[in-house]
Amino acid sequence: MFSETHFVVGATFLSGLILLVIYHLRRLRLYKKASKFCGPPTLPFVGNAFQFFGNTEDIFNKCIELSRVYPSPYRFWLGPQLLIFLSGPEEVKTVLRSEKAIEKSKLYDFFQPWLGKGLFTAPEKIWRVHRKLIGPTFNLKILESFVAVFAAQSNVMVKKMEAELNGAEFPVFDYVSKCTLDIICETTMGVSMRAQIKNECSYVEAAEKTFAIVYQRMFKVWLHPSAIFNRTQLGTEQNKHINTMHNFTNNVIQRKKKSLLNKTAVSGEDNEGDSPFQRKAYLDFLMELTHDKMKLSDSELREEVETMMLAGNDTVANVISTVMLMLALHPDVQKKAYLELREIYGSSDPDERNVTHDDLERMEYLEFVIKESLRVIPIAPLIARTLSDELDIGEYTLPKGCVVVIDILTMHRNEDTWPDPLKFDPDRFLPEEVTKRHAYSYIPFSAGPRNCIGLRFAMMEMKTVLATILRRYIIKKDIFVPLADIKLKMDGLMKPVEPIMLRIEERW
Ligand code: HEM
Repeated sequence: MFSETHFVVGATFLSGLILLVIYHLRRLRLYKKASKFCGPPTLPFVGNAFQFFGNTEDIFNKCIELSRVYPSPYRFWLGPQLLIFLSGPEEVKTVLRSEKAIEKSKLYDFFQPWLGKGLFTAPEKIWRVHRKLIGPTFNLKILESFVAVFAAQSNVMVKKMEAELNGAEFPVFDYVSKCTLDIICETTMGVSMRAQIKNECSYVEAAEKTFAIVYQRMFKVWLHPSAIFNRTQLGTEQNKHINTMHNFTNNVIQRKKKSLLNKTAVSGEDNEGDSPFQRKAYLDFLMELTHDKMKLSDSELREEVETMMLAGNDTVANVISTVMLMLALHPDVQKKAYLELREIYGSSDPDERNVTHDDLERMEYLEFVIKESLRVIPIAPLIARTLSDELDIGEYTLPKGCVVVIDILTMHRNEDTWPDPLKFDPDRFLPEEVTKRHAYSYIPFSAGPRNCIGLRFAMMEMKTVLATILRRYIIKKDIFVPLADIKLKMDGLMKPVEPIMLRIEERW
C-alpha cells in the first residue's frame, strides 16, 4: 500500500523528471548546433567541467593542451553552459566587433559584489551609457597630466630598490606592485596610499584577497549560488574585505563631493595617506561630469573607481615584472633599450631629469619590448563574451546564448603568424613587420568597442617605470631560463608560477 509520503516523493520525483526532459528538449536545438563544433568528450550534467580540476597551473596547462588538440573553433561544456573557443584572427575580429558580443560572460558576475556594475562587469545596457561617459576621461591631455605621478613614484621605487644593489636575486614584484599601487591610487582617487613608504596597505590587502576568493569561486561550481557562498567562510571573508574597500572609497568620494560643491580645494588627511589632493584625479573628472549632468550616482562612482583600481594595478605590475625578466634573460635587448634611453636623455645620469610625456613618444624600442612581452605572456589570456544572438563567423554559426572565449594566448603563439613563437624578438613589432600580420592576431588589450579603456594609460605608465629602472640599473638573472621552461599559471591573471627573481647592478 502507498502511503501519503510515498505519493509526495513519487510526485516530486516525476515532476523533476518531467522538468528535466522539458529543459533538455528545449535545449535540443542548442545541442544540435553545438555538435557541429569539435571538442573533448563530455559527461552528462557536468559536461567538460571536470577537466578544470586542479590548481591554477593545471588549469593553464589544460587550456594549452585543449588548444593543441582541437582547432579553432572548438566547443567545451561547463556544466549546462556552452563555451566556444576561438583563436582565428578573422573569426575573433567578427566577434569582437559585433554588437551581439558586448555582454560579458556570467563568470564575471562573481566580481559584482565588489565592482557592482562598473565598466568591467557592467551589463550591456549600463555599459553603453557609462563607456560613452567615461571614455573622454582617458583623453591624451588628462593622461599627459599623470606622467609626473608615474615618474615621481618610479623614482621612489628605484630609491627603495637600492637596498638590493649588487646583492642576491630578489622578488621584483614586491617593489613594482607597491609602485603601481601608489600610481593608481593617486591618478584614480587623488589619494596617496604611500604603499612604497609604509610597506603595507589595508586596501591592497583587501583587494588581493577578494580577487583570490572570486577566482576560486569561478572554478568551484558548488560555490556559484550566492545563497550557499554567502554562508561559507570564504563568503564572510569576502564581505569583510569588500566592506574595507567600499568604506575607503566612499569616504574619499564624500570628501571630494563636498569640496566640489563648495568649489574649494580638498586638502587634509585621508584614511591611508596624507597628501593633499594637488592634482586632478580620474575621480575628479568623473565627479565633474556627474555634477554638471547628474549622470553617475555615488555608488556608481564608487564602482567605477574600484574597477580602475582593480583593472589598472595588478595587470600593470605583472607586465612590468615580466618585461624586467625578459630584459634580464636577453642582455642584447636590454642594451638596445638602454641605448635608446641614452640617446633620448643625452646623458647617462639618471638624476638629470625625470621622464616626460615627450620622452615616452620617443621610446620606440622599449615599446616593442613591452609588446613582445605581452605577446609571449599575455596577462589576460582568455576573455569571454555571451552572444545576444546567433553570429556567423564564416564556415560556422555561433549559437545565441553561447559564451565565446577568445583564446588570446593561442593567437599570440600561433606558429603561422609568429615564426619560432617562443623566441623573444621585439623586432616583430617593427612597422614593416606589423603590416604583414592580421590586425587581430595580436590583442593583449582585447579589441573592438569593449576593449581595454586603460590601454594608453598602461603603456605610458609601463614605459615610465621601466625607463626609470633601466636608466639606473642593469637587470640580471643568474641562470638563463628559456621561455618554454617558464612555468605559467592562470591566477586570475596569467603569470609565472615562481615569483620573478632578479638581480640589479648600478649602471653608471
Ligand atoms: C598591461 C596592462 C593591461 C592589460 C594587458 C589590460 C588588458 C585588458 C583586457 C584584455 C581587457 C578586456 C577584458 C575582457 O573583455 O574581459 C581589459 C578591460 C579593461 N581594462 Fe585593461 N588592461 C591593462 C591595464 C589597464 C589599466 C591601467 C586600466 C585603467 C587605468 C584598465 C582598465 C580596464 C577597464 C575599465 C576594462 C573594462 C573595459 C570595458 O569593459 O569597457 N586596464 N583590459
